[in-house]
Amino acid sequence: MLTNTERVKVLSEALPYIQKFSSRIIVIKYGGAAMKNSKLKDQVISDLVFLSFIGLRPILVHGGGPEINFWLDQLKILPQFENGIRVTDQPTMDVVEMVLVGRVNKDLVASINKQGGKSVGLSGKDGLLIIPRPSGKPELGFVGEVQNVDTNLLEILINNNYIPVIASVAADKQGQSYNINADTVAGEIAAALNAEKLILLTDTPGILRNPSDVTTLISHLSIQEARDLTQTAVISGGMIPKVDCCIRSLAQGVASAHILDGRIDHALLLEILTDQGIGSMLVV
Ligand SMILES: Nc1ncnc2c1ncn2[C@@H]1O[C@H](COP(=O)(O)OP(=O)(O)O)[C@@H](O)[C@H]1O
Ligand SMILES: CC(=O)N[C@@H](CCC(=O)OP(=O)(O)O)C(=O)O
Repeated sequence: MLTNTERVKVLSEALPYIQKFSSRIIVIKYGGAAMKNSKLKDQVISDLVFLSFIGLRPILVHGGGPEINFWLDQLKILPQFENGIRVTDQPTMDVVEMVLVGRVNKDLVASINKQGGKSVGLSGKDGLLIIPRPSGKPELGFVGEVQNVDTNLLEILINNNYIPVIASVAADKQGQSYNINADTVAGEIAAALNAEKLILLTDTPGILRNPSDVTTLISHLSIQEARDLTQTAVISGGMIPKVDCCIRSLAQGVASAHILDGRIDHALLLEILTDQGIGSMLVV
């Protein structure tokens, strides 16, 4: 419990950021391990609703890899990955869509509504929000990349104080569904909307100089520094696609991209509304 003096300190630090980011679009990607615990999930959602109450315009893009794996296992379908990307044949695609668009999306929407926000759940199919193209790697099956984002529906929603919640599934002109990595979708939506921030919530503190030492967080870095760290293999594995999609969104006009630990209490508020932040912030 904070004392009144501490509360005043917190508020006076946050106030300039609340003013600076008023009406600005913040695209937040939530998924993976950071979404598994329901208490944590409630807290992320409560911060998201708070951000919209103080005048920012948040958009939530979600994953749900662990939940897809759970349901594939129930159906005796073996999950397969190549470099962190799910190999998606048609039966797997059906499960991905049922889990992400049905279960995970509506659960997040209900959670936002329960906490006093107004949310609308969408997939890439709704309002032709996302047109996918095949990944170019036939061995991955129905894995897509983002060909086009139509921001019209999103703009209508955020201009009317709805919080959009987006599942990373879309369909091509023939109606074939594609499974798209949720980080990629978040980055492309942030770019298309010229967002102030792209925020990727994950299960590490951010970009670490030594990935096995959580005290080596790099708080601020430029695109060039991020590229250098990838070249020297400091950034590897699942962090590579995250950093790539941060770089792509920055190159298209997003002001800053952040990678932070979604398991920390009030991670979003601490990153957006304090001088120090808690994760890694990438800028041009
Ligand atoms: N330099 C680095 N700093 C932090 N994490 C790194 C780094 N290089 C590789 N990683 C790995 O990237 C992982 C994050 O990617 P991933 O597991 O795909 O996240 P998510 O499931 O949230 O999408 C970390 O758990 C860590 O193992
Ligand atoms: C192509 C691909 O790999 N799609 C992901 C989509 C969900 C996702 O990105 O979920 P997380 O953020 O929870 O990992 C998948 O099927 O798992």
